[in-house]
Amino acid sequence: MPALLDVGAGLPGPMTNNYKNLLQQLPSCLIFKQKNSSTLYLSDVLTQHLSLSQTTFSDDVPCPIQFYCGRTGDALTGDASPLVIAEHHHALCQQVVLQCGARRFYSHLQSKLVSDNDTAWLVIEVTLNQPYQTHQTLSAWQEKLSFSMMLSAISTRLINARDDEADSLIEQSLGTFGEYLKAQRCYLFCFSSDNALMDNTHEWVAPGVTPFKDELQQVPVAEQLPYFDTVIKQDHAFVVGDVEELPATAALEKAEFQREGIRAVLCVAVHVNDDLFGFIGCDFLTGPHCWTEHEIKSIKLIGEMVSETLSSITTRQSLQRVQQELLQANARLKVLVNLDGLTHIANRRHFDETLETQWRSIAESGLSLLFIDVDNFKHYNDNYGHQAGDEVLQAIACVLDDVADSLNGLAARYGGEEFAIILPGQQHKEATTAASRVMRAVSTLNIAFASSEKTDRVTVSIGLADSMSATSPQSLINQADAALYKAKQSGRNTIVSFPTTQRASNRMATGAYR
Ligand SMILES: Nc1nc2c(ncn2[C@@H]2O[C@H](COP(=O)(O)OP(=O)(O)OP(=O)(O)O)[C@@H](O)[C@H]2O)c(=O)[nH]1
Repeated sequence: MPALLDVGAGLPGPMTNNYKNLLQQLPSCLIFKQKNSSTLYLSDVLTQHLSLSQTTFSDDVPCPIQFYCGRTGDALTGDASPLVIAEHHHALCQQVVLQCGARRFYSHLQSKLVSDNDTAWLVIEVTLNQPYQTHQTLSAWQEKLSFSMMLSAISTRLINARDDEADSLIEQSLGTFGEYLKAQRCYLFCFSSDNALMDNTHEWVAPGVTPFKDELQQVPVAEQLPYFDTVIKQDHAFVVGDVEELPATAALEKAEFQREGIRAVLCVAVHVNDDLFGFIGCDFLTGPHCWTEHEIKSIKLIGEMVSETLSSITTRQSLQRVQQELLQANARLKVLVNLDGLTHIANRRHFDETLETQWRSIAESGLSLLFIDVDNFKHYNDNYGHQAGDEVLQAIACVLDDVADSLNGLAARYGGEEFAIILPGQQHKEATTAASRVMRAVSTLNIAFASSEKTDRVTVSIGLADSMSATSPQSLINQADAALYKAKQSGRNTIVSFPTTQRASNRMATGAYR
């Protein structure tokens, strides 16, 4: 209820007559009366709207206003009269047809009881909507109702459309609309991003009518339908009641419409996110058709609904795309965070995490660790330069990675010229075999090292430990490192396992071997 009715209710007890005058002068369409009185007053605004010459009505001068049910057309008299309902229930809220003389209006009535201390006033506010055509029949009214229901059904369908069902829902909506209009074809076209081509994306045809969707793809619209192209892009609506009467400038359109058997056509532009998306249209094949304002408005409404659906799908899809890209970027970052920048195998961080995890999950079934260190690498750098040293580290990392991969293990750069391989599920014997493979693979690299202590090739030393002798990841590392130290001491280019005797001490000691 508009606030104006509350204005009177809040006044501090003016004289009844003043109160009546106030209601009469309020800038609203009001019918009001004192409760239980038969005298009826109209506000000045309503009196003017209804072209009446007086504002007060009583048994002697009856009010010329009559009310009818908007749905059935029945006169609302006796107990069904809105005035009686308002008098008895005080809160009327009703849609009616209001008749005054020869004029009829769809109207909304809403009532309220207000009081000026002495007197209770029943005030009905009348909202006069569009004029009710006297020639309008009940079936026309019902038709309007069924159209509104159809629109709301289509809108509900489209609003709730999931991406994967949007296409079929748009086609169903075109069908519902086509059947309502008794048209033979209803469709949606979309323009390419440069608006040069058009595709028939959705189509509904009445039974027995030839569909053209498959054929009407990638149509160069400006070339093939120049008149249509100009009109739809400039006026956003193309309305042809009879194709036979198209102007000479539309000869290409006329030929095309005749080819498709179209006699009358209506198309309106569809915009998505303010950009011209395409157009929605429908055809009559059976004969000319005089398009009504109502039909043009209706198809525009359907176009807007379709456009809302498409726009929310586009937004959703671009959000999903961004999300996907973010996930991929995150995944790439995650990989990068775990990789050593020079050798592109796992870095120390990833090594530590993996060893912890593997230790927890499969220490019982065996876990071996190899520490691999390039021999006399300082010397190599000094002789061949740091860049060449880098390349050696990369080549060695590559072979370590291959060996680890083949054994479901992980090769990592532990630091500087030191590498490590975690071998899950590998007992001591298998780990020794793996270490030998590493030695062979490095020697196969055949990297010249003229001033090497032992050979003239780059070699590595390997220290090996396994979970049988270690009590924690750190003790496993210490043991592998200790074994590597021993290998270096033994003259390099060799494999040393953490000693059996100490391994036999069975996880009790945390083997500081150095
Ligand atoms: N080119 C290059 N050299 C590195 C890199 N990281 C560490 N080094 C070098 O590796 C060398 C390691 O030297 P040391 O720890 O003395 O060991 P080593 O000379 O290999 O001798 P042993 O390990 O006892 O056989 C140092 O000269 C470091 O500068 C790297 O990323 N690139």
